[in-house]
Amino acid sequence: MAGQLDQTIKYYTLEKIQKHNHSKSTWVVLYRKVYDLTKVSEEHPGGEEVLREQAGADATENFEDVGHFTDTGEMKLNIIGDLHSAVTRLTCHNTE
Ligand code: HEM
Repeated sequence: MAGQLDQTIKYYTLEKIQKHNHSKSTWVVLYRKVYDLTKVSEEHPGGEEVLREQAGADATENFEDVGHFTDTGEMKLNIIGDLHSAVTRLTCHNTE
C-alpha cells in the first residue's frame, strides 16, 4: 500500500550502515540499496581501497562519477536491504 514500508524488505538506517565501515564488514549504499561487499571487495576491478573508503556510507555519487553506473561486472553482489530514512516517508506524502 502506498506510504507503507514493504514488510518483505529489510530496511537499514544510515546510523546502522555507518558501523559497517571496515574490512570485517564492508557495507555501501548504492541507489538506496544496501550492499554487503565484505566478501567481494577484493574482486573489485577498481581495488579494495576505494570500497573501504566508501564503506558505511551512500556511495552512489562517487560510483557514478567513476562512470560504471550500469555495468557491475563479474562481482557477485549481495543486496541485504534498502536504505531506510525519513526522506523515504516524506516522498510518500507528495501533494503534487
Ligand atoms: C557494488 C559496488 C561496485 C561494483 C559492482 C563495482 C564494479 C566495478 C567494475 C566492474 C569496474 C571495472 C569496469 C569499469 O570501470 O566500469 C570497476 C572499476 C572501478 N570502480 Fe567500482 N564497483 C563498485 C563500487 C565502487 C565504488 C563505491 C567506488 C568508489 C568510488 C568504485 C570505484 C571504482 C574505480 C576507481 C574503478 C576503476 C576505474 C578505472 O580504472 O577506470 N567502485 N568497478
